[in-house]
Amino acid sequence: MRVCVIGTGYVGLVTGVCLAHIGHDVICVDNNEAKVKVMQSGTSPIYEPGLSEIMQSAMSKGNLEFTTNVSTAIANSQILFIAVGTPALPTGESDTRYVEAVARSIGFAINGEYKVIVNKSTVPIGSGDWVRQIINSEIEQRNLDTTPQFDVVSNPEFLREGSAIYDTFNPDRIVLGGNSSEALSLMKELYQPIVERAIPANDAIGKLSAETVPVVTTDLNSAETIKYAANSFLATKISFINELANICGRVGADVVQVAQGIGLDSRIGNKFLQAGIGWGGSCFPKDVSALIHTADDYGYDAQLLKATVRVNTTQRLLAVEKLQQVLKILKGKTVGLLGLTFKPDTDDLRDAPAINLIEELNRLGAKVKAYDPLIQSPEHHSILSTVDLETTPDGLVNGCDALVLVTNWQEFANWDYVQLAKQMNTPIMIDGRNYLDANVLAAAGFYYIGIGRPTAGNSLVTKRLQHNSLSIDNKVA
Ligand SMILES: NC(=O)c1ccc[n+]([C@@H]2O[C@H](COP(=O)([O-])OP(=O)(O)OC[C@H]3O[C@@H](n4cnc5c(N)ncnc54)[C@H](O)[C@@H]3O)[C@@H](O)[C@H]2O)c1
Ligand SMILES: O=c1ccn([C@@H]2O[C@H](COP(=O)(O)OP(=O)(O)O[C@H]3O[C@H](CO)[C@@H](O)[C@H](O)[C@H]3O)[C@@H](O)[C@H]2O)c(=O)[nH]1
Repeated sequence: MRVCVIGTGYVGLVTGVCLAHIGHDVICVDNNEAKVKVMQSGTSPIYEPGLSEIMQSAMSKGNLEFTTNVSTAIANSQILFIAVGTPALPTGESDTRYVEAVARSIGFAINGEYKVIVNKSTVPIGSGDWVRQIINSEIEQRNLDTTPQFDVVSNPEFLREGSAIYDTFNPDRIVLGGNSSEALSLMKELYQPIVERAIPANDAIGKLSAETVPVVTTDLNSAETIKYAANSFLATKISFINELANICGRVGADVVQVAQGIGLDSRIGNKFLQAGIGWGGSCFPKDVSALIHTADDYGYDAQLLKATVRVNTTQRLLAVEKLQQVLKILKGKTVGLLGLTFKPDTDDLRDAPAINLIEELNRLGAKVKAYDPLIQSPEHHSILSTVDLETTPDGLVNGCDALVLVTNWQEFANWDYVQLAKQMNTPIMIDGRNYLDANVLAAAGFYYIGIGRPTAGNSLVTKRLQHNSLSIDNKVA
């Protein structure tokens, strides 16, 4: 089928590349010329494992191209995906101006052939009808002899950054919202290879499940609500385990063991129960806020969702509280951050907990150093101009009074903590993701503090802290 994807951020690019991989003819459109040039040269503008490989293979077969010419792409395609950003406005509601601009472009360029307009962006509930109205009003202004025919379908995206290719070819479900049987049947045809797991083999894709993918068909509003509900539920699940971690720390229980104990109950499930210094990224924060805002617009006070956000706001600064418990005054101290991105296997810093942590450490007068495998120059975010970005583990820890593990990058599990402990003023590790082995760290000479779990090892550090006229409070976990 002939497909055009408008907006080549994470979602648009992955969608376009994956649809091309299963044999569709795909044109990806973006209004950022520099980005389009990069993609035309076969390079992915985002870091995502496996993406470049599949992108280059689809381009070499001739069924994937990139352009800034939106009108030609629209006119030549049967299925048009809207995949532009919907960031949060300062009020918390979703900024839909990019979706509106694309809807206008579609109304301006749509021709006689029947088309399906697919909303892949996460949009406020009711946007499907709104997009249809915008397209119709643009068409009316053209005074055409024959009115172009189209339908709008909501097809929310559930991929995770860092495993986007795997998630696209191994979805738990495909959600299609709309009331046109013609449009829904074209969408089912489009996704048939994914539903049937008939994907051309590629090392980057991983092992496909044997079962066919459930396709959930709904009305437009329900499909749009499913997207917000899924992200809000997952964020609430993490805030729940984080709240529990705070209780565990106080009563002397270990939240990692508690999560295992509850996660084996199939009604609860073991995923998204990893306690830490809070959830972030380009989706959870803005989508939970947008749902709270929608509820508010319709006269409902979404109390549980507001609590989910409150717990997360506190959790993002928990590492500072723990640093103060061991180091007392942070002014003049040096803190090293292991990781900056909101999760591993991405270079995305959007709404990353590291940003709040750096702001607060700056406010308290601490010096901040950081090491992230993918963030090694300050242009990624303005806050990084206040941070010493290091490119080696030695460079990071040298002269530090404490470390905070912010992102659970796999390489952090393999660092030589015996050597690193020797280079620090005081070898203290706040493990913000409960990712490291507490006993290994303690044996290496670290004073290890996790999130909602017992501390480990302190004899060597106690001596050094005493030397610095400090003392360790053993109840810091
Ligand atoms: N990032 C994710 O992991 C993820 C997952 C699921 C759903 N979503 C949702 O998907 C949507 C897109 O997210 P993203 O992170 O890919 O966005 P993004 O902001 O990274 O990228 C959007 C792209 O659209 C382009 N664009 C903007 N206006 C345009 C126009 N008029 N014409 C052509 N191109 C235009 C921009 O140049 C940019 O490249 C959002 O609604 C988001 O909530 C994102
Ligand atoms: O047990 C957990 C799991 C995740 N996180 C944090 O939660 C955030 C989000 O993680 P994740 O969901 O893996 O990343 P995203 O790529 O933002 O994906 C989410 O947001 C996307 C955009 O809407 C959706 O498509 C995905 O289904 C949804 O998982 C990150 O800060 C993680 O560190 C935890 O703290 N504990």
